[in-house]
Amino acid sequence: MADEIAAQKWVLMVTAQTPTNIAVIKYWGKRDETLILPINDSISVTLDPAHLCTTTTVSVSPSFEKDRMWLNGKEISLSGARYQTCLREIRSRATDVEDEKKGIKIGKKDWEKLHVHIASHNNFPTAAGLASSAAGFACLVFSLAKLMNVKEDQGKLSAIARQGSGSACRSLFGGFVKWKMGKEEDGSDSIAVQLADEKHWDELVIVIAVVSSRQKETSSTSGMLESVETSMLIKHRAKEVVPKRIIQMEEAIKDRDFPSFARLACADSNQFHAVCLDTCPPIFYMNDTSHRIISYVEKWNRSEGTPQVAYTFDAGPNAVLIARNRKVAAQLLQRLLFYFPPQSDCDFNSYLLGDRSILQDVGVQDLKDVEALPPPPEIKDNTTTTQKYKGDVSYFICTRPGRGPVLLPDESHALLCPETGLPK
Ligand SMILES: Nc1ncnc2c1ncn2[C@@H]1O[C@H](COP(=O)(O)OP(=O)(O)OP(=O)(O)O)[C@@H](O)[C@H]1O
Ligand SMILES: C[C@@](O)(CCOP(=O)(O)OP(=O)(O)O)CC(=O)O
Repeated sequence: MADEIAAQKWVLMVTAQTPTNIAVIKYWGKRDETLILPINDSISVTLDPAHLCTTTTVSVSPSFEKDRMWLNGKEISLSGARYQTCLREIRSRATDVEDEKKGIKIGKKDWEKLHVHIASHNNFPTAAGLASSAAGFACLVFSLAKLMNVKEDQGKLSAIARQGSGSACRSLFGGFVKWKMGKEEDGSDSIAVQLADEKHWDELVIVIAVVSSRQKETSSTSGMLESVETSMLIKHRAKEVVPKRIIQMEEAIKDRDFPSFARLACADSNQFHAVCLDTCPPIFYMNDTSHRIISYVEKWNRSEGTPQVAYTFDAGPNAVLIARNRKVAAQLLQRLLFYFPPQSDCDFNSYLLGDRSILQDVGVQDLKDVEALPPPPEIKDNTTTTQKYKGDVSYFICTRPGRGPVLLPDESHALLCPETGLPK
């Protein structure tokens, strides 16, 4: 059978789209570096793939001589252990595939000999703290599993994606997702589960302030390893703090209790960054702009008497702000645009990406409208804090909780040419 197949020239391919996610209870620290097993549970919100997503095409052909991958148009090496593990784990679960229309028949055993070509594209900056590795590995595993007719459920697939990048396991589901740390040594119970789908709490609006899209100095992988090795605080966090927060956060999500959700998310982000500071040498992911955004949100929340907006920061300076509803999101953007107006030569159309329809609610159409924004009422009496920081935010993205991975059956979405299996 394998020889028969080797003489053929067809290309079979699958394209999928997978969202990124933002943790509201953070994963930071591993108990097993190779299997990527965490020291605590974590909870995330999946972001709408309409605005932030990875698209991956995987293809197989008897004419391919080796496994190859192109990321954002450039060929990258697949020799890294994380890529190898994902490929191996999916291949070992491959089953028979038949495409009657194309006259293709691949037996379970053939997959060991066949090579794949992979092309992937992130519609947002890679390695800039916008969780590209999460969407990327989730999409790789999801699309390969579809191509190879893997029959495992989404939870089992999440345990494979986890071995590409820990946070990737949470991108296998939409809505609100928990990554259970698990107890088993082989990691089989360290999987993601959906807590609620994206429709459960669809009032939420998410605004991301992209503070810097440069690649960061300390990767999450090495940062969390250093924290585990040197921080005392991380032990207390994993053992005493997170388990309680996980229960409270699940409750807050179930009840759509925004004040509790916001308090927990902000406290957890702050504690994660405190762990980074408690690491030797200390790791600084946030910068002055990040700190300013925290202060503005804290001040506003306090003046309202109850939280309107939650903030959370991953391993980078970008702020992810979760507003309780669209009205609040518009007020939030008014404030953000007031403090962080774009550079005078900036094209205003590229200063807010994602769901730009919110600008109507904000009452802002162009740079002139931004300049005319009044100071937020909570700072009226304090002239020293009305300073503006032009250009300190690169751009904003407006999005919302979104769905999990989907197949894109229309071949026009494919990133590989259906005849050659090479990038289009
Ligand atoms: N679409 C993709 N497909 C496969 N792998 C990807 C994809 N996008 C990113 N990666 C992998 O993830 C790496 C970037 O991960 P890294 O953790 O440094 O950044 P990040 O995920 O953007 O930020 P963070 O995880 O801190 O939020 C890339 O070098 C690449 O190996
Ligand atoms: C701060 C975080 O975003 C850390 C993400 O770390 P990664 O999943 O990127 O790390 P590896 O497992 O080593 O690939 C918090 C989170 O997403 O929970």
